[in-house]
Amino acid sequence: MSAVRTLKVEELSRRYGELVVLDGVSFTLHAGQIAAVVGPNGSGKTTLLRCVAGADRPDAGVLTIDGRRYRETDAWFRAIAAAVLDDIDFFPDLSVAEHLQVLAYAHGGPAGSVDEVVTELGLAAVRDQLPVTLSSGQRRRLALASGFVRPRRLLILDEPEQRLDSAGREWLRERLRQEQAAGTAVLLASHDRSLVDATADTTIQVEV
Ligand SMILES: Nc1ncnc2c1ncn2[C@@H]1O[C@H](COP(=O)(O)OP(=O)(O)OP(=O)(O)O)[C@@H](O)[C@H]1O
Repeated sequence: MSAVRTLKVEELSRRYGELVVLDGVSFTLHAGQIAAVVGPNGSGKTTLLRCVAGADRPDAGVLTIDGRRYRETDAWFRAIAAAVLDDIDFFPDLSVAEHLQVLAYAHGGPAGSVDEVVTELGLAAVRDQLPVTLSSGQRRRLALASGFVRPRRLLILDEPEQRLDSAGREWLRERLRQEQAAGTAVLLASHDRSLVDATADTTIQVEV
């Protein structure tokens, strides 16, 4: 898996009909840095993350990784990028552990990563349960776990603090610091000022 040195977003714009959501957003994110997208509800944080993840197409602008343009379907991009957006679906008939095993296997994650992540995210007690039987916080933890069982050089997290209890938020801070130390480039959107202050190297402000 090649290292990501630089994600570059240049003059990115996205509109929905008459509504201009993003208007010429530019930033650079280097390996080992965390950039936090901040702004009020409806200001375009999710839209920005979806564009960077390739899940949405900007109307204008250039997105490159180490100088190379990419699409969500590019194998090299899929091999390095892990995104946990807010619309994650689970396989309804797979247990927590089975869901993570499928993802880890499909993305070439290291053997044993599932057990580690299940424990780290406090999901051990529900590892054999189906998603429908999980609490909303446990579902959120499973969504986050989905991002952490795969190899990644670029990690995109949409409001990862959502529905986490205080222990979960503490875990998240520590996990983000570990991602930084491992040289992962992290782009996250957050409403949690203390998380942003504690972890982000840069902030990207978006406005309604
Ligand atoms: N598919 C879509 N079609 C039309 N409008 C959309 C679509 N997706 C998002 N929008 C609009 O774009 C704007 C930005 O939405 P977005 O979800 O990016 O905001 P956000 O900053 O993530 O908000 P929040 O803090 O509430 O999660 C909103 O006004 C939203 O209604």
